[in-house]
Amino acid sequence: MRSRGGLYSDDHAGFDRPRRHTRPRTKDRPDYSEAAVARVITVDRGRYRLQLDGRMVSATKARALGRAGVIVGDRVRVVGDTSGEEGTLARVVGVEERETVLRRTADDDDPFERPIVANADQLAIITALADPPPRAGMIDRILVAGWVAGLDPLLVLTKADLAPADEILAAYEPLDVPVLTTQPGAELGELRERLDGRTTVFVGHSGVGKSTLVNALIPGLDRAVGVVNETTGRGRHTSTSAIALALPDDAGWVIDTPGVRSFGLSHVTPAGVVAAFPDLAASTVDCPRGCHHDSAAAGCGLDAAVAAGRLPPARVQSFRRILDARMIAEREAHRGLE
Ligand SMILES: Nc1nc2c(ncn2[C@@H]2O[C@H](COP(=O)(O)OP(=O)(O)OP(=O)(O)O)[C@@H](O)[C@H]2O)c(=O)[nH]1
Ligand SMILES: [Zn+2]
Repeated sequence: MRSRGGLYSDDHAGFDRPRRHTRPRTKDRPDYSEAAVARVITVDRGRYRLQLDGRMVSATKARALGRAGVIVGDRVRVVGDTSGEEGTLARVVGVEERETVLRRTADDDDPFERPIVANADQLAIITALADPPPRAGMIDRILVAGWVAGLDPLLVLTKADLAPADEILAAYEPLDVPVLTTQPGAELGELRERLDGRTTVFVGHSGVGKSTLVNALIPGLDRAVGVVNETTGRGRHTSTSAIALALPDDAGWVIDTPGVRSFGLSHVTPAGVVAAFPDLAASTVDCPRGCHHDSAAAGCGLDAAVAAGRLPPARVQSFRRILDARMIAEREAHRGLE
């Protein structure tokens, strides 16, 4: 019997015979492994704006890709006219494996996951301290989605000129979430440092000052103008897509997303939330079967760890608030099924 190699392959039998190709090239399956790799900057109804070697290239998706999604931040194989010259259109023929995918569902009873961006490594949650007022539940939900996607969170509190930040600082410090504040004319040095060399997706409710912040980070970019769709001439408020923006001096990427009203978590399991906190997860190994580790859970290992001084009470408390955000999501999902 022939085997495919490894321990049981017959080396001598293969010696004077050419190795068989495991994946033969056929006319139906062209080999695009040599195709250029570009980054997806925006997606708009089947049209893609790509960045390739410093130039902007418009592209469509090859039919062979079928319904496979191409999202902002994706690295894609592209063929055809990649000159980027006016009127040219290249073709996306493949999507490289994604390192991360940030997802949300529209509501907690929405069975459809909506991938938002690919390949980001940091998630900046933009929240105004007033006008609109902060909603802890919303911050928690976005945090959960970010942790589950493997992104490092960053909380940016805008409009610090309108209200104090103490309460929010106290709520998120025990979770080791870095918190920055901004206000008109503020120094952005610390934020720039956090963004340097990373791909950061900005998420927040409409009106929190996301565009204001992005414009301050990228001098010369008029966010409101920058996103006006070239084909339709419509402004950003009609846009439903994210956009990747390069920071000056090659200092990383920001992916700005449209303002969100809700952040559904029906794709996240409570166990997925726990796994995002390795130090806490370690204390749950001896929990009773089926323990949800919430504040009402009897005999939960987290309480034992706090009692024994192994975990700071504030961290456990904050974690449970996060977990509640997910458990409420689950209850709503069940209600949606009834
Ligand atoms: N007082 C105060 N106002 C701010 C601050 N940042 C932004 N604003 C104002 O808040 C309003 C909304 O700002 P935008 O930057 O358009 O907010 P956005 O999050 O991009 O909103 P959408 O475009 O709807 O998603 C504008 O009137 C800004 O001038 C701030 O730090 N302090
Ligand atoms: Zn437990």
